[in-house]
Amino acid sequence: MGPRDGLQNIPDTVPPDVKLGLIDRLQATGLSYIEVAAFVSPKAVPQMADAQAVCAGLKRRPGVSYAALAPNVQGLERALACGIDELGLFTAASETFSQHNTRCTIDESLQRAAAIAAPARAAGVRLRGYVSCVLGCPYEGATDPAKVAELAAALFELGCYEVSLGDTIGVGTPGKARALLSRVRQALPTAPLALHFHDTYGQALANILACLDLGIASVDSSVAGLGGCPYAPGASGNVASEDVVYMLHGLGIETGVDLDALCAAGAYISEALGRPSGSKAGRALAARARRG
Ligand SMILES: CC(C)(COP(=O)([O-])OP(=O)([O-])OC[C@H]1O[C@@H](n2cnc3c(N)ncnc32)[C@H](O)[C@@H]1OP(=O)([O-])[O-])[C@@H](O)C(=O)NCCC(=O)NCCSC(=O)C[C@@](C)(O)CC(=O)[O-]
Repeated sequence: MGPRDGLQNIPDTVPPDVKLGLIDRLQATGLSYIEVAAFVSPKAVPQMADAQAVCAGLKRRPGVSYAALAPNVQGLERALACGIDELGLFTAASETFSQHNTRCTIDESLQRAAAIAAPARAAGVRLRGYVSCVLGCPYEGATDPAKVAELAAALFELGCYEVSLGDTIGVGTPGKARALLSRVRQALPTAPLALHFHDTYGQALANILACLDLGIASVDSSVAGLGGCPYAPGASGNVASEDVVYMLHGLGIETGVDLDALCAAGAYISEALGRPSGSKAGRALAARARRG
C-alpha cells in the first residue's frame, strides 16, 4: 500500500520521481502487488493528483500487479488510459465515513462501484474490493460486523477477486478482529479475504496473528508504516510491511519477499520524507547492519 495509502495523507507534495523510486525498490523485493496510485479527485486527495504521471513512469516487472483506487467512472477512465492492472473499489461500513470520504451514501458508493466494475472487467482489469471502518468509525464508533459481511458480499458480487477488510482507524484488538472475521466467514466461508490494519493503537501485528488461521493469505501493509486516510482523523499508518514480513518469516511462513530489500525501500522513502521509519523491524535491522 506504500505508494498509495502510505503517501496519500502526506501534506507536502511528494514528486512522482520519488514515488517511482519507491515503487522500483518495492518491486525489487519480490512483492507481487503494489498499489501505486489513486484516481480520485485531486481536490479530495491532492497527493494523488499525479496518478497519471506515476503510472506513465512505471518500469514494469513481469509478475508484479500495479493497482490503483477508483471511486467513480471518471477514475475508471483515467485508470484505463494509464493501463492499470487492477482497480480497487471501495466502500465503508459507516454512513458518516462514506459521506466524508466519498461524499455519498454507502448504497451510492456501491452503485458507483457497479458502474466501474463491468467496463473494468471488460477491459481485462482485475478488481479488488475494500470495506473501510470494519472495526470502528471515527464519527460513529463501533461497527456492526453484519454490515461488514454484507458489504464484502456485495463487492464479491461485483466481481472482486479479493476483498480487503480495513480497520481504517486502527481501533481493533485481537479478540475483536477475530470475532469480526469469524462473523464475515460465516457469510463467506471460502471467500478470499485480506486484512488491512492501521496501527494507531499498536495492535496491528497482534490482530493479524489472531486472524491468520481463519483462511487469510493476504495482508495489506505499507513500507515504513506510512499511511492514513485523510478522512480518518487521528488514524496512524498501516502496519509496516517490514514488521509483517519479519513476523511471517519468524512463523516459518513463506512470503517471497526479501526482507533486507524491503528495509532498503523503507529507508529510501523515510529519508526522502525526512522522517524516521515507522517500522521497528526496519529500524532494528538497519542498526544491526550499521554495527556490522
Ligand atoms: C468520490 C469523489 C470523487 C466525490 O467527490 P465530489 O466532489 O462529490 O465529486 P463530483 O463528481 O461532484 O466532482 C467534483 C470535482 O471533482 C472532479 N472529480 C470527480 N471524480 C474525479 C476523479 N475520479 N478523478 C479526477 N477528478 C475527479 C470532477 O471533475 C469535479 O471537478 P471540477 O469540475 O470541480 O473541476 C471524492 O470524494 C473522492 O475522490 N474521494 C476519494 C477520497 C479518497 O481517496 N480517500 C482515501 C482512499 S480510501 C482509504 O484510504 C481507505 C482504504 C482503502 O485504504 C482502506 C482503509 O484503510 O479502510
